[in-house]
Amino acid sequence: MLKIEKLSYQVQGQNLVDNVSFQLPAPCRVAIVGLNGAGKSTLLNLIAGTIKATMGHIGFNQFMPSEQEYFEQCGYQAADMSAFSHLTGREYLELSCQLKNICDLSAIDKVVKVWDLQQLEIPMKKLSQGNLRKLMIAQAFLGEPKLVLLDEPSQALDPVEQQRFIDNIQQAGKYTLCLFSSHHINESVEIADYVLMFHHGKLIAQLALSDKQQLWLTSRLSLSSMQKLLPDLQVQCTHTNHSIYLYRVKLTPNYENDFVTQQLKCADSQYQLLGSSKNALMPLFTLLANQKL
Ligand SMILES: Nc1ncnc2c1ncn2[C@@H]1O[C@H](COP(=O)(O)OP(=O)(O)OP(=O)(O)O)[C@@H](O)[C@H]1O
Repeated sequence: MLKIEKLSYQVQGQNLVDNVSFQLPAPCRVAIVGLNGAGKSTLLNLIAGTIKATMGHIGFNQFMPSEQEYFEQCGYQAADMSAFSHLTGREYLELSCQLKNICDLSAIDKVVKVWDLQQLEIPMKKLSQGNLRKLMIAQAFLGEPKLVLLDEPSQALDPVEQQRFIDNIQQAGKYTLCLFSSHHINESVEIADYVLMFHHGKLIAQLALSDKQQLWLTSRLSLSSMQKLLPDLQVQCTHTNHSIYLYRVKLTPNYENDFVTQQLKCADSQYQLLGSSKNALMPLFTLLANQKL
């Protein structure tokens, strides 16, 4: 399990990651979405241990990012691909194996095959952006780590490679916790079991995409009014800007969407149902982009 507790990262008094807490089971596939500058890369850097949190705690299977065991269980593809650019792809994969104490070099053959890596004998600086990205993603999977962090992995991949990425992550998600940032909502919906939505460094929604027994809505009703209106349901306010609230409502078999919408129609003419499960993602993201949250 990946457990993040009250995580913050400050630079010059500004919270780039702001009091973030969540837990994710392993294995599973998780997309991190949010507008440009929301803090997705910063969060991945913190989890990878390349930067140190100002406050809070990160734990994966009892290990922390500062420990060698954590490093060996964690594969990371950073957004910045300039490091080691003088090495050939093969030299880079061999070095990665050394750093992670992977003695069986057949691990390299495996990722070369799964990711269909080409041009392994030329310096990485001569690779196209897409082929370089593929190499960096592949190295994150060396030795089948239990936690894989990918920063905008599908950026620069052509359509064939994008599909390979989707197929491979779906497969890898059976044995590893894959956490990836993405600007592609369709891709996130297709691959992910969970979506973490970030806004101004804050985690504003954690969606379990396979869970159909919940729905997301915005309303002008306060949390206490909403709880009075839906007393038999678990109602959680995940975000507010003081005039509009974002709610997660956990349905029970006796109370379906229709019941909730009927109740809301009477009480709040301005509510907006964002949908449930996978349908929720695009409307939520549109709300974000329009800065209504
Ligand atoms: N070293 C730094 N010093 C100061 N500010 C920084 C630093 N690194 C990042 N930031 C700022 O932190 C915020 C979050 O950046 P981050 O790269 O994590 O966002 P992101 O969600 O990954 O964005 P994008 O989708 O554009 O890649 C941005 O406003 C960025 O300008």
